[in-house]
Amino acid sequence: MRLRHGLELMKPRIGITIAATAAAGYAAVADKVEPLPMLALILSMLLGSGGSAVFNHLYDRDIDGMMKRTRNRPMVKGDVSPTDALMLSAGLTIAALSTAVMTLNWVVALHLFLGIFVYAVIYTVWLKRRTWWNIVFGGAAGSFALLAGAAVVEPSQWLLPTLLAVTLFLWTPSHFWALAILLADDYRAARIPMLPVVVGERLTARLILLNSVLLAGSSLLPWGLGLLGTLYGWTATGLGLVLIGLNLKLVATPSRRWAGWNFAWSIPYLLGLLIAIALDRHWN
Ligand code: HEM
Ligand SMILES: CC(C)=CCC/C(C)=C/CC/C(C)=C/COP(=O)(O)OP(=O)(O)O
Repeated sequence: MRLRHGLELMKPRIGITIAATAAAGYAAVADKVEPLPMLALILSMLLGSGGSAVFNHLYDRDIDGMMKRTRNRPMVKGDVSPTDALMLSAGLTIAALSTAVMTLNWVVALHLFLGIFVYAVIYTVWLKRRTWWNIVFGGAAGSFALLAGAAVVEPSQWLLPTLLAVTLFLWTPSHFWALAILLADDYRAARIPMLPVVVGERLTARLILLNSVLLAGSSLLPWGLGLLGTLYGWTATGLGLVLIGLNLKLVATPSRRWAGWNFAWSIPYLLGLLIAIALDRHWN
């Protein structure tokens, strides 16, 4: 197996975002962020996210071959054998969990395991091909990443990480359903029941809007309850207003163009929120 294929199978950009989510969870609860635990956390998340992503490529190689966006992936083209992919996935997962247990603690490892399990088994194996609820439950993977980070220290209170985990949970439908509008033909061809395939683009756009109102509302709770300050509060408000504005545009014109803008905004939206959490707690 070539290095470039192995890296592609690990979905590194998503791994980096998962690691950033965990880092924000740690920063949210720690009085002082220590560099070594932070590095260990980031490493375990990159390995764990990579391990589950390799498994996703392996399991989905049949349907990936039916979709334009994914038909050139290494597992579809036979660049990597299923046995090699399985070994890579298992190796990365074992390395991730051992790193978390040996350098951090077993509560971090447990949350990391649950995140991996949600993506690899609950989403990929059980739900993706069966129901449009697939990505709603799949979103729990992001929540577990945040909770894994919060478990690095023994937090004095769990309310803040719990609220942030809810926000992560609500982020996924707004992130993915917009993209699903753009990719509806692909998903239809592979018979995957993503929301726009099942209920059409118009209703999907409305459900994205409804979800984003809940998402933006949940993101403001830590500020409203005094757990985070004004830097976070104003950032979350601004990011949420842009998201809802783009959603409204999509409801008015459910075109591929606006679906693209909605998806594109979901990534800086999340990263902005995560950076604001860390700055709010540690930048005086
Ligand atoms: C079940 C839930 C999710 C689904 C179905 C989903 C689906 C997708 C898809 C199809 C893409 C496009 C990838 C491509 O262009 O090949 C994407 C991009 C992305 N996703 Fe998600 N996603 C989910 C959850 C998450 C989570 C939890 C995170 C991290 C916290 C995340 C982070 C990203 C990032 C950073 C990108 C852009 C980078 C890239 O294109 O690879 N996603 N997502
Ligand atoms: C805590 C922890 C380690 C969590 C890891 C979870 C993880 C990597 C979540 C990402 C979810 C994701 C990118 C789904 C992509 O859907 P898809 O696989 O259907 O997209 P595709 O069509 O591009 O393959």
